[in-house]
Formats: sequence, structure tokens, C-alpha cells
Amino acid sequence: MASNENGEFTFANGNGMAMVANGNGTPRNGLAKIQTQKKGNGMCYDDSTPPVKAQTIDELHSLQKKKSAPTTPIKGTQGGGAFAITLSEVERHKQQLQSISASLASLTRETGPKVVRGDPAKQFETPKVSSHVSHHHHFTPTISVSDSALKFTHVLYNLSPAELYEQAIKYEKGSFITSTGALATLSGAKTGRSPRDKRVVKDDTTEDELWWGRGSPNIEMDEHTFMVNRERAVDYLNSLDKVFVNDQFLNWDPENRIKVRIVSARAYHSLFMHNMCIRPTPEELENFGTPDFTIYNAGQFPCNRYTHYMTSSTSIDLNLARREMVILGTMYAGEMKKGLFSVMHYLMPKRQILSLHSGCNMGKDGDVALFFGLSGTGKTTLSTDHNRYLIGDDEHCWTENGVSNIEGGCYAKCIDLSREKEPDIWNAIKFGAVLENIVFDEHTREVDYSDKSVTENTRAAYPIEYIPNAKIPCVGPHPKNVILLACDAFGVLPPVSKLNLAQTMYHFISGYTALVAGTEDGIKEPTATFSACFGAAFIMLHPTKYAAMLADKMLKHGATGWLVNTGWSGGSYGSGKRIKLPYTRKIIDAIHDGSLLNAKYKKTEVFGLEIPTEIEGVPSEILDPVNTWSDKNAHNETLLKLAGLFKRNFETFTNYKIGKDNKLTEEILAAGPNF
Ligand SMILES: Nc1ncnc2c1ncn2[C@@H]1O[C@H](COP(=O)(O)OP(=O)(O)OP(=O)(O)O)[C@@H](O)[C@H]1O
Ligand SMILES: O=C([O-])CC(=O)C(=O)O
Ligand SMILES: [Ca+2]
Ligand SMILES: [Mn+2]
Repeated sequence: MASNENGEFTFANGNGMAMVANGNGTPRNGLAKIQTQKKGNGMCYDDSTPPVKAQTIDELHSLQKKKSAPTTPIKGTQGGGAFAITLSEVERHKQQLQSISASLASLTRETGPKVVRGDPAKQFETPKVSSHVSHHHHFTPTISVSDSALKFTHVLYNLSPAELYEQAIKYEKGSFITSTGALATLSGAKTGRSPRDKRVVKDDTTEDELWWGRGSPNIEMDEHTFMVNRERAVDYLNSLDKVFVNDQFLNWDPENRIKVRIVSARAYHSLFMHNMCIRPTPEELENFGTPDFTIYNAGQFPCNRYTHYMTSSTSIDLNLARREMVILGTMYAGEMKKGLFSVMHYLMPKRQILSLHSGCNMGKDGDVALFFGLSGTGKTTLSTDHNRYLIGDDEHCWTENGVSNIEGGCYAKCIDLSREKEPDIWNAIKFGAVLENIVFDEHTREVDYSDKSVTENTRAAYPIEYIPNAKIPCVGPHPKNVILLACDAFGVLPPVSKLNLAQTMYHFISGYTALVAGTEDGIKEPTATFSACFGAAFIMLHPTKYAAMLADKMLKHGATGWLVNTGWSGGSYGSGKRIKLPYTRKIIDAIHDGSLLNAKYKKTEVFGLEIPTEIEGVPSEILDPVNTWSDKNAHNETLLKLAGLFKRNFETFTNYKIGKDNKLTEEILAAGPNF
């Protein structure tokens, strides 16, 4: 066999004699049989089995790949017979391509690139397809049009995971198949989000609507600068031989579904979004039409640091009026996921729908729990519970009718992942899953989840249906429990406290956690992080807007608030230890089954938290942190230190009113630590 310039194997041997292949396109008995006698027409056949239908080697190869809707090149070019299709189908294809072409329009390409579906490696094999499409997008070059306008850009449109694997492995350095079939990838220099490089276009509308200024994640940019970056990204994408386009949905609530298009340069990005957004059926894709929101991910290419408002070579730019986002200078895929989440945090409240940075699951009896928490506090880990239905692990909406997941997949932290402690996540890391920045054995391709050589923030992205008890469609009734997760590396917050509504609001607005960045140098002071609504990086409106909606909904549906510390016990980071995951799971079980609601409680000093004295399966002495510290003075000092940090953080919010009357506002202010 020889390999042609397309990297495909030809079956002709050096003597011009062809080898015999069976109907599956593979040589019989594994080895190619050499026919020594030439037949008249030059074609060989094996007369012991029915002859293959193919007339040429290319046809034979094409038989191997069964045609399917989303990725097949434009039909209707072959004329009648089996390929005959209705005019409306042709029209739809045409519109779809025009829509993609319009997405990629830039100044150097007024009408957008010539869009061709399929792999550029095959462009010479399927001339009919390209000529068919270019016919619709042909324009005469004029003096003002640069050469780039004449170039083809191949659009790899909604490829399947298998096709994306092939693209990644063939063209993207650092892509490998792991021993369980996942696609290992490298995200490049950035292995986490870059919130300081996020910009939002401030125009007349957003100036009034959005939260700007101190504490806000929204750093302004103007429309013109946005267009400069947009052009830079689109020109970069157009300069490539091929781009990936994903047309998908957000939100499982059919009434509030958002159509998104993601244009990117890497198979890694396309597969990541395939997993993370809701996947359309072939019919839904046929009728997709124009997207509600578009992301241009040119992450390989930097922004120009001399551009106004830019302070680094990374820029993530959101333009709500244009319904567009541009990514330059970071390939970390989480930017796309969380960029879209920001958009939802703008669009949903406009419809009186509360958007939430939370996990969500449901018991056999239909009791729903929300899990709020900053990155790494346990939303994915604790919402993925073998005894409950998973609705989603990170982004939800709460409407008049109940909850709905925004996404179609999960994004789990992988550091120190173990089969015993997190079996469902472990098993979800199989073919189709994207594994970011993990380290594996060069030969066996077994992943070492304890290895932080690339980053501590190793991640797995997989479709939600990879979790066996996923609730599909991912919607549920109104929540019964609202669990606020904090990973308290100071080790002074109780493992669990029952909150009244004002306390729930106080802690929701505070959005506390304290993680310790892993370092090789050993002990490092924990640092407190306060992030309003447990996701300040993604909210667009003032935190009190979301808080007021949450208070309304919790009151209306009688939900109970809880504060769960998934962090340290027995001392701060360095002397104490992280609370054992099995204990946290027991605590969560007791919340779900209602037993904790009616347990015996006592009130803590300073934070005034109601803590239970007993929980089945959890040692009672750990329920009050002071018991676990050998140095009581150190405990009290640390407690006061953390309380002080809470107080200082909340000062920003003291002038804001929550809801219609001032009563709740005053109660919330009083619900913080007292000392
Ligand atoms: N007691 C505990 N409770 C919860 N998680 C724990 C506990 N002890 C250790 N962990 C570990 O902490 C990590 C929690 O990460 P997880 O992926 O659930 O974060 P997340 O809240 O979903 O964050 P993100 O929003 O960034 O996805 C996991 O690696 C988990 O194994
Ligand atoms: O967005 C990410 O990169 C991961 C995540 O879920 C978070 O940080 O909340
Ligand atoms: Ca998560
Ligand atoms: Mn998250």
C-alpha cells in the first residue's frame, strides 16, 4: 500500500497490480492478496464473495463512511437518483452556508469567505462541492479587495467527536488518546480563565443596565475597539485553511433556549463545546437558522497590546448589542463556556429568570437541591451523586416553572481524581471526553491524576449523558434546598450550618471561599476570596438584583439555605486537613433526606451559625470547628480574622436595597458576623 498526498492509502502495488479487498474495504484474512493476472478493465474482484458495489477506489473508501446529516458535504450536486433531494433542502443548506459566511465577513472579505464544508485535505477530491458553493458566494475582486478575499476557508461544521479526534490528533500538537479513550489536550500557556482581560462594550444601554465600577467584573471597552479586535480575530480565522463551526443550544428550558454559534480554530475547542453546549438533533440543525449569539475564538492569536483598553496580549471581549464575543490570546476553552454564561446572566434576568452558578440534582422523590460555590468548592463533585439524578453541575436557570440546566455537559476538576471517591466522574472520562492538561504514561496512556506538572487546574469535559443517572431533559421542579459551598482553608467555618433567609442572602452576596494554591515550596497562607453570588466573574447586573430574585424564589417555594464547608478542619491549611469527602457526602445526604432539618442545633459565636450536634456517619466532634483545633487561641484569632474580612468585604453592599422594602436589607446586614 502507498500513501497519496491526501494521506490516504491506495491499494495499487508497485507493478500496477491492484490488491483485492472485500466489501468492508479491508483485505481478506488481514493480508492483501496479490492478483497476478490483470483483468480487462483493470479492476480486480474476488469471485468467492459478491463483488463490492464500488467502481473505483475512491468509491470504495466512500462506502466505508456512512453518510449522515450534519457533516455530509452539500447534497444535490450529483443530480437525480438516490441523491435527489427537495429544493427546500438545498435552500436550507444554502442559507446555512450564507449565514456562516456572513459570520466570517470582514473588511478584507466584504461578503465573507467562500465557505466549503469538509476537510481541506479532501478539497481536490470533491470539486463539485466547492464549485457548487463558490458559485453562490462568488464575487468579482476589485482593487480594494486584498488577496485574502480569494482564499477558501473550509468550514468543518458540527463535526462528530470521532471526526474531531482525527482532526486533533492529526493537526494539534499535544493531542493524544488516553487508555480510557478520552482525548488528552493541552490548552497552551493559559490553563485557567483570565478575568482581568475580560472587557464589555459600554454603550448607552449597557451603561445603565450593567454593574460597573468597584467590585464589578465588567471592565469597559468601546464599540470601536471591539471592532478592531473582532476584525483581528476574524481575519486570523479567515487566514486559516479551515475553521470549526459549532451550532448548538443553551438552556434545556425550551421556552428560553438560546442558539449559539462558536467559530474556532482548534478541534479541541470544537469538541469541548460539543460536549458543553446542548447538542442539536440533525433536524434541529437543519432548521438552525441564524444564531442568537456568536463566539469568535482566535485564541492562538494575540490581541495588539497597543489597542486602547488592552493591558496584555489576552482579550476576551463581549458585545451584547452585537451579540458577539471575541477571544484573542488564550486557548483555555473555559473562556467560551463562561463567556456564554455571562451572556445568560444578562439575558435571563431580563425575562425575570434567575441565572445561577450552581450545580443541581434531584432525589427519587423529586426533591431538588442547588449547590452554589466558587471554583473548586465541590459543585461538580457533590451534585454528581450516585443516589440522585444529575440535572447539571455548573450553570442553571430558575424560572416560574422550576430549574433548567443551561449546558449539555459537565466540567470536572481532575486533580487527585479517584475511582473510589468519584466513580461516576471517573467512568465518564471515556471516548468523547476532553481531558485538559493532564499527564499520562507515554506508553500505556494511563492518566496520572495526581500529576500537577502542567497545572493544578486539570479538567475533564464530557456530555452530561455520560453520567448514568443524568436527568434528561435536564430540568426539574423548584428547589427544596439551597446549599452554599465554601472551601474554608482557614478551618473555622463549621462543616454544615442551617441558615435563615437573611443569612442565606448575606452569604450568597458575600460569596466566600479560601483556597490555597498548590505550591512546591510548602505552606502558604490561605487567602480569602469574596465573589458576589458565588460567581462575580460572570454576573452582569448588580449582585443585589440576583440576590433579590433568589430571596423571592426561596421564600415563595419554601427552600432552606445551608452553608457547607468543604475545606479545612482541625486547623488552617498547613496544620489541619481538608474535610474528608465521605463526611461531606453524609452531611449532604442528611440535608437531602430531611433529617438535618429537624436535628438539634446550637448557635456559634461570631458568625451566629446554627450547627447540628449530631449527623449519622459523621464524628460529632468535627461539627463544631473549635473542638478540632488543639490551639484554642489560634482558633479564636483565626475566627476573628475571617469575620473581619467578611465585614470589610460587605461594606461595598451596605448602601444597596434588596427587594421592595428595607426590612430584608436590614436583616441581611445584621446576618453577618457580630463581634
Ligand atoms: N470534602 C470535600 N467536598 C467536596 N470536594 C472535595 C472535598 N475534599 C476534596 N474535594 C475535591 O475538591 C474538588 C472540588 O471540585 P469541583 O470540580 O467539584 O469544583 P466546582 O465547584 O465544580 O468548581 P468549578 O466551578 O470550577 O467547576 C474536587 O477535586 C474534589 O475531589
Ligand atoms: O470556568 C472555568 O474555567 C471553570 C469553572 O467552572 C469555574 O471556574 O467556575
Ligand atoms: Ca465544576
Ligand atoms: Mn464553574
